Amino acid sequence: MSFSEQLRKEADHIFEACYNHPFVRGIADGTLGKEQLIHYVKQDFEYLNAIIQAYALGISKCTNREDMVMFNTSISFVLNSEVHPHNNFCHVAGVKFEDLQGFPLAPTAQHYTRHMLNVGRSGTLGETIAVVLPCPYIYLYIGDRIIEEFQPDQSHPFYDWITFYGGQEDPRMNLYLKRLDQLAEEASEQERTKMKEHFMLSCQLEYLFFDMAYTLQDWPVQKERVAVVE
Ligand SMILES: Cc1ncc(CO)c(N)n1
Repeated sequence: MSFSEQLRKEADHIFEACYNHPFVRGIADGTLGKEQLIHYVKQDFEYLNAIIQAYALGISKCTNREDMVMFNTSISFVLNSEVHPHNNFCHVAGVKFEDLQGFPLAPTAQHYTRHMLNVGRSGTLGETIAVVLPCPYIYLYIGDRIIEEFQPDQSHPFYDWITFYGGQEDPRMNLYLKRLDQLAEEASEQERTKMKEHFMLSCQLEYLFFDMAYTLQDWPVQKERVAVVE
C-alpha cells in the first residue's frame, strides 16, 4: 500500500463522518438553512484566503517548475473558480457574496487556518502537501457521493456546489497524491510521521468546519466588552 493509500485508509472514518454530518446532509437534500449558509461562506472566504497563502508557502519550498505549477494551479483554482460554490450558497440564502467578506474567524476557522499556515511556514514540502490535501480530497469525496446517491439535477438548489466539487474527470489532487508518495519515499521516518499527523488533523478540522457552520459557532465571550444596561 502506498503512503497516500495508508493515509486515506486511516482517515476513512473521518471522510465518512464528514459525509454524514448534518451540514453535508443538508446540502445533499437541499434543506440547509440560510443562517448556516451565510456563516459557512463568511468563514470559508477567510479559510480560502489562508489556503492560498499555504499554497504560496508550498511554492517557496519547490525546487522544480512542475511542483510550482502544481501549487500555482491550485491558487488560480481557488481565486478564479472557487467563487462559484460560494455564489451558489449566497444565491440560495438571498444575500450578496461581497457582503460576507472580511469577517473575523470563528474558533474552528482560526484553528484550521493556523494549522495550515504553521505547517506551511515550518514544515517541509511533503508536510505542506499533507496539510493542504484534505481540503480538495474530502470535498471531492462528498461531491462524488452526493451525485451517486442523490443524482441531483439542475432543479436541486445546490446543484452548482455539488457538481463543482464532485464528478471531476481528472481530480486535481491526484497529482498531489503522486507527489506526496514520492516525497514520503525520500523522507525520514520522523518526517513521514509528521506528514501523517498534519494530514489527520486537517481531516479532523474539515469535520469541525462543517460543525462550526452548522452550529453557527462563535466565540463564547466576545473580544469587545459588552456594556451592561441596568
Ligand atoms: C474548509 C474547506 N475545506 C475544503 C474546501 C474545498 O476547497 C473548502 N472550500 N473549505
